Amino acid sequence: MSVPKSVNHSIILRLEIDKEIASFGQIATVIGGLNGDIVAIDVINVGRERTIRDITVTVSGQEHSDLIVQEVKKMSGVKVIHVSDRTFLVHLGGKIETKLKLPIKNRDDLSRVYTPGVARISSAIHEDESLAYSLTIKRNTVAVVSDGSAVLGLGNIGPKAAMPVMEGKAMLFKQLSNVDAFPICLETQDTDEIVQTIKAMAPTFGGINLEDISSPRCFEIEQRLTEELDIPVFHDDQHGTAVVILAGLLNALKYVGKNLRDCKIVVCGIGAAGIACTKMLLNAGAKNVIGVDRDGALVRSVKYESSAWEWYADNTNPDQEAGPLSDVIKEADVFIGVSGPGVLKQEDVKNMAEGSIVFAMANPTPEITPEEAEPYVSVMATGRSDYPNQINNVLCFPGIFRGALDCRASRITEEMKLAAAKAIASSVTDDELNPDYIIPGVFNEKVVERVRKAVIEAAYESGVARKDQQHTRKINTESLEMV
Ligand SMILES: NC(=O)c1ccc[n+]([C@@H]2O[C@H](COP(=O)([O-])OP(=O)(O)OC[C@H]3O[C@@H](n4cnc5c(N)ncnc54)[C@H](O)[C@@H]3O)[C@@H](O)[C@H]2O)c1
Ligand SMILES: O=C(O)C[C@H](O)C(=O)O
Ligand SMILES: [Mg+2]
Repeated sequence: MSVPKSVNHSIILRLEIDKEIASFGQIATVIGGLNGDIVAIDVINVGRERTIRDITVTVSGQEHSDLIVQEVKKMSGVKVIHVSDRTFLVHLGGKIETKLKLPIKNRDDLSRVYTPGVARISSAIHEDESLAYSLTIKRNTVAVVSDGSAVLGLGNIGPKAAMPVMEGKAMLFKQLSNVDAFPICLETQDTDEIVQTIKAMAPTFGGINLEDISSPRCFEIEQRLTEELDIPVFHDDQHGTAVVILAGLLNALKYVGKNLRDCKIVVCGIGAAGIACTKMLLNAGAKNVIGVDRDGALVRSVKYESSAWEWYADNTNPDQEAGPLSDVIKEADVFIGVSGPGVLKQEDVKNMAEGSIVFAMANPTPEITPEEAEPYVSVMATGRSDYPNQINNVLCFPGIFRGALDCRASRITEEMKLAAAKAIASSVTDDELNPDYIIPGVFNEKVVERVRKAVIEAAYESGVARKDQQHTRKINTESLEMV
């Protein structure tokens, strides 16, 4: 398995070079000697005695970056004007903005989009509320809501710090499936307040995507909102993740020639993602799933405070294997990590069964790096964009909401999720399937369309689609036109 150099950390060094004393060649030698990868050079200013250049360097992390800057600073005739991080640069001012669908050029336009014309539209919706779907942004708009309590694997970092992730999700919604999405981060972690707030803002939206809300609160929040709202509510970290894990696992098992029902599967991190993914694996036919959290494997003999863990202990681990991860991982066929960084050791991977599959999905730092696991596993996947086999809920949420919005589903059912998983898995053909390609890439054009179609079909079968089927077919082709 080939592992690309990390692309998420690259810096731009703005350097003033005294031409008499130093040359670009010398600088390149210093950076190259420290394993920095120069990927771009821009000349900013050329003077008689000095030049100013921007040198973009891919580095392996902060320490590597610091070392390169420190060594370049030591060079005589070279002044480091500033160092910028390209990832910070793309976040300046946020990543999304609103855009008008039509210009307001004159008073005539103004009187149509605003007072007095708009009043007739409001009155029409007042008389028939279903018109909100045709005369407002509702039909194509999803709220991406977080309380900042379980942001990636960074933990409870609060609503402001959660915003960049939610903005990123909104970008992906728009680019991949033409869904308009608003990032909304709430200054509360109280279950009742979150439910009330989302209910109060629901009239604006066609769907609610809950994101990075920690367990066990996420279960009650989602359940209450699903019962009380007539639009789909979907906790991405639970169901989006479960759908993509199942898709990837079906293909990985096909590659290693094993059957889901015969596999010993260890799930590490029994939170939002871990519980949902276990439920989906059991529904798909898995028999031997063992859940592990900080205190080791979940077993029936222990009384757990959380009802979700009580359910978990009652419905998994048929052989009641107990102890830490390093014990229960022995002879496991599959490891699914949705916990935190560095939890799985190389020794653990060595102790897995022949033809082992490791999905280390904690973000941004996985349970084990592909570099460490690669020599001992048959299939390795992470949640990140910079390694092969990205098992990330981004393969699910754009298509599943596109489908749900297009048929105006009132909720997202188990059948719709299973249909989405199969659609994602089937986007990799038998000819394409190999250990570096068990799951389609995020930019694979087939994925959103396949998921959307499968989800719509399943929505009609489960009786939750509210739009006339003929009409949905017509709208479907229109909704993706801008993608
Ligand atoms: N790749 C993806 O698409 C994807 C999707 C969802 C979540 N995730 C990742 O999965 C992780 C969990 O997300 P979540 O939303 O379920 O969070 P969560 O807070 O609901 O659950 C995390 C669980 O992991 C457990 N845990 C943490 N550190 C552990 C350790 N060292 N050993 C054992 N258990 C440990 C916690 O006790 C908790 O039960 C995060 O890193 C997140 O980035 C990835
Ligand atoms: O945001 C991601 O990359 C995936 C997932 O939603 C996570 O919380 O890690
Ligand atoms: Mg998330």
